[in-house]
Amino acid sequence: MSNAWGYGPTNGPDTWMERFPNAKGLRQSPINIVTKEAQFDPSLKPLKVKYDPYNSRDILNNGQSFQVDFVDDTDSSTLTGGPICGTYRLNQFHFHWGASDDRGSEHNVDGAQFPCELHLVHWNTKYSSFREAADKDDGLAVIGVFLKIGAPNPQLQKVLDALDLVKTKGKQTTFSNFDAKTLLPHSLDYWTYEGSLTTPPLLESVTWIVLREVISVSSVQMAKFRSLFFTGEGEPQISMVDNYRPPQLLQGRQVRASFQ
Ligand SMILES: NS(=O)(=O)N=C1NCCCN1
Ligand SMILES: [Zn+2]
Repeated sequence: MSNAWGYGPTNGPDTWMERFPNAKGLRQSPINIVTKEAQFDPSLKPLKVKYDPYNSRDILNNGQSFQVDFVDDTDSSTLTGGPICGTYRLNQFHFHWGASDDRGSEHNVDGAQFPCELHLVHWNTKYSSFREAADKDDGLAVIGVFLKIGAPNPQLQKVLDALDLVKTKGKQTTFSNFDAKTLLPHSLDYWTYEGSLTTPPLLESVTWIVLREVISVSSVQMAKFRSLFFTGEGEPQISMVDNYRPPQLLQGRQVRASFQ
């Protein structure tokens, strides 16, 4: 479908407001996190992440990124504590990245971009499913983790090794027994603010939890991300790169820090 949203010159982030009015909303994501303006909030609880590798199911090229999907019909992979109330279940994780190491993350920190950003997407179990939660003010919680060029990341490599089987849009393959917790940094210190999905329909339903500590990725590993295609098998190949939305206006929102 040629008029699908994407990241190209004719369907990219600057065009999304034409079909997705949320794009002009007052709690849009991502944002630039100005660290000196993020106030420490002593009432913020530590994040509690409990992921069961048994829940990982498959890996899919969805034409905008690739995602690892989790079985979320029980509370075996959950996020609690932090800025959220109640229990949120892990639904999937995915990434955003650039065509070169100077760009690719969605959130910025003091104006700086990282080459890649991991998003772990969770939904509030006060609702019956991800789909029902997705348009509620308190429906979703996404953990954002920045990837910084450095040593090869052996845990990430397990995910990258599967990409050869999902090169083109719509390709999917089994991806079992993966512990998503191994992608998290040692420290779970975070910034948090109320925002939105960063992809259409840009629903304003996300409590963002952006970790301060980065995880490493090597330049060779970044090349593996860039070996994917936005397009489907048999179509003219368009490399899957620069699949990030730029920072949006803060519109008076407060960014809080879990650390001093
Ligand atoms: N980049 S994001 O805000 O996580 N956007 C998402 N859109 C579809 C469902 C999962 N997440
Ligand atoms: Zn994302």
